[in-house]
Amino acid sequence: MSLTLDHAGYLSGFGNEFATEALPGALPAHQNSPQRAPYGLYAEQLSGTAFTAPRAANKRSWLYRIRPAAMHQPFKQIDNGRIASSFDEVAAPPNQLRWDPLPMPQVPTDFIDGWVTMAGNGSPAAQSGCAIHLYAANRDMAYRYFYSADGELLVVPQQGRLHIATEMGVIDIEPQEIAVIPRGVRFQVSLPDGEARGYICENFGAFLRLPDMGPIGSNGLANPRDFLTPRAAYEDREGDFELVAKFGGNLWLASIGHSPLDVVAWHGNYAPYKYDLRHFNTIGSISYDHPDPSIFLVLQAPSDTPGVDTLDFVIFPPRWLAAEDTFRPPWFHRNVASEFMGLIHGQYDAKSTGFRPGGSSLHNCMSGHGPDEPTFTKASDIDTTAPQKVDDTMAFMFETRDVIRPTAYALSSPQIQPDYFQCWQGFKKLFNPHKA
Ligand SMILES: O=C(O)Cc1cc(O)ccc1O
Ligand SMILES: [Fe+2]
Repeated sequence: MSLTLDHAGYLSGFGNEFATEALPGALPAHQNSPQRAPYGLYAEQLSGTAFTAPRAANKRSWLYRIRPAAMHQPFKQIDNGRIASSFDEVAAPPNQLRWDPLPMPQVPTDFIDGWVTMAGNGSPAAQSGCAIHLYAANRDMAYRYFYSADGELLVVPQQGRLHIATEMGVIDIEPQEIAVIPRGVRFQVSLPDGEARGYICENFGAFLRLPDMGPIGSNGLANPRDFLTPRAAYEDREGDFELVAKFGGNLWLASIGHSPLDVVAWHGNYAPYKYDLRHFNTIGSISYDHPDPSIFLVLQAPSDTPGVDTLDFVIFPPRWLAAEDTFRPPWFHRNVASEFMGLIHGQYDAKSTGFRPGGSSLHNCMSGHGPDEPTFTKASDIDTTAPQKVDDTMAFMFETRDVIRPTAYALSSPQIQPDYFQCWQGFKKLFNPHKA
């Protein structure tokens, strides 16, 4: 693992009060809204929480921009494509579900055209729950800009880098890194590798935050300084552009005569950020038994019930396993929470075959799952005291309090694996009442 102190282009820290300017003196000193802002910029506040939210939860930034965000033509509703925001079209089955990766598009498709909603719960109106989308794209959003008023976007690339130019600066990510773009922040995605594929969790609820760590102590898991927020960067560009908004579950389009990425300076704590999952400080048992996967929690969106999140973002990174008399892969389980998993890289240690990078699986509330038969047999026979490196792997889970309801599209998708249940059919009856 390499650590760098110099994050060119980024500011380090989770949820800090940042201050950044692309031109010297563009940020007004000691005040937010002077009569005239420097350089003829317009001052504008972007609030992510209620004005009166307690200080620890309060999120807002002040943006100093070439034109106010209000300056665009009226929005008109456009086709939602494969984006869904209502999760009651079909009954959610309790079956274990798994999908192959989404194929790359055959026609020119930009980052927004390339979204397909697989599942979700809650709604933007309820300000709770999430939508789980996949994306597959092969074209830059050259003349289009986008924002979601419905939720913050947790972007998890699986293939291909993303160049995300946002109002508040530029984020470059590659597979095994993630980006979080807050509600309302406008952005444009281009594809340095020509095509890209991955997962998006659109969080309608409380903002993702770093979890409390209890007895783990003050260090570990995702360390705050590894979260990077872009420095201010702006484009001063006029032309015939489109601003696409996701608002109330629908897509809306407005003509705009300039780039909305025209913020020359900003300060505040409401801003996009990125994180390299390879920096996660993975913690596990050094005595016996496989702990609950809550030790793999990167970010959580808390609910109103203490200790119960509406959404958890969990990863299964490379790690060393050494334990006495222990079944080391994920155990068989049923869970009150619901689990949507994706694979970014390599192989997942609970599945010998069938869960491919770019693929997805869904194990809903109380649906039995766990290792497939070959994984169980291998792990039951192995010498568990010899340290084993689970290497070359990066899986993740969007885990939610409410049932994750697949969309009609997901259930009839050509990528669904109808025989997924078979991976739990081959277990031999090992029970012998005469031998403990
Ligand atoms: O279902 C899964 O593979 C994810 C998972 C992993 C683990 O180690 C324990 C519980 C759990 O849900
Ligand atoms: Fe699970």
